[in-house]
Amino acid sequence: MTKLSVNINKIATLRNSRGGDTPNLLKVAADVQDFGGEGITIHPRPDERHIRYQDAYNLKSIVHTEYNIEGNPIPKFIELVTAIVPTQVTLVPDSIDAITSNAGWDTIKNKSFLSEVISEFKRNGIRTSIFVDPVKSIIEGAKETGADRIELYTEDFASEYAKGNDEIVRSYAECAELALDLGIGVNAGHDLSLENIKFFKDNVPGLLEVSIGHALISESLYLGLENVVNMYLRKLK
Ligand SMILES: CC(=O)[C@@H](O)[C@H](O)COP(=O)(O)O
Ligand SMILES: NCC(=O)COP(=O)(O)O
Repeated sequence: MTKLSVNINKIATLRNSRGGDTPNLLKVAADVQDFGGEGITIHPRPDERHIRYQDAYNLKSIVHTEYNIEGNPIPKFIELVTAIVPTQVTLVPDSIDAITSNAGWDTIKNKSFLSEVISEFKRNGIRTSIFVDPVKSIIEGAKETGADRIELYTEDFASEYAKGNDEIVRSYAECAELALDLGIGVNAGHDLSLENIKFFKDNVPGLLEVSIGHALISESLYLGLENVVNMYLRKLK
């Protein structure tokens, strides 16, 4: 059974574009869970261009499923996460100006930094996950840091699969098998979608959780558009 954690960054992007409170982030988080979503993921960035740090606090009382906070563990982020105590923290090595996450950790080079940060989160009772590329030495390095889980960075999978290269899933499957052998849980995320999620899930063993945002919110727009256009037309008759 793979849990679906819905990333609501894009809802905050839309809200911030007008400066008001539409769409309401807390209502969306509550509705996602009412509709069966098994987790809420947010990725507050230092510039707060979508999720604001205050949103992360406000969501604490709304999220009754799994609350996953992703981000680069700069001091401000560590302080936020340890104050909130979500179910899981996912460490992502984003540069400050990244448009979106574009790389996994080098768990070998950053072993002592990651080990230190991870033990701090674990001391606070927070499950830890590290965002990684599907490279075996990196998975072994993740084990050395003490992380509970890895999150496989699936951008490459998504773009290759869209071109018809199904073989791309093999490196993800092999890394998931290795993680299972090492006793680390496996999550995945980035550019997963209705097009590719079933193939990925069917081919990657032991997948515990996927976090999906960009495609899921875009698909919700497309799949809801006809209904809403018709609702407006009925009001204008
Ligand atoms: C780690 C990851 O892949 C996602 O959290 C992604 O980075 C979403 O962030 P944005 O919504 O800012 O693109
Ligand atoms: N961890 C991945 C995530 O939360 C969502 O990524 P995306 O679906 O917005 O690419």
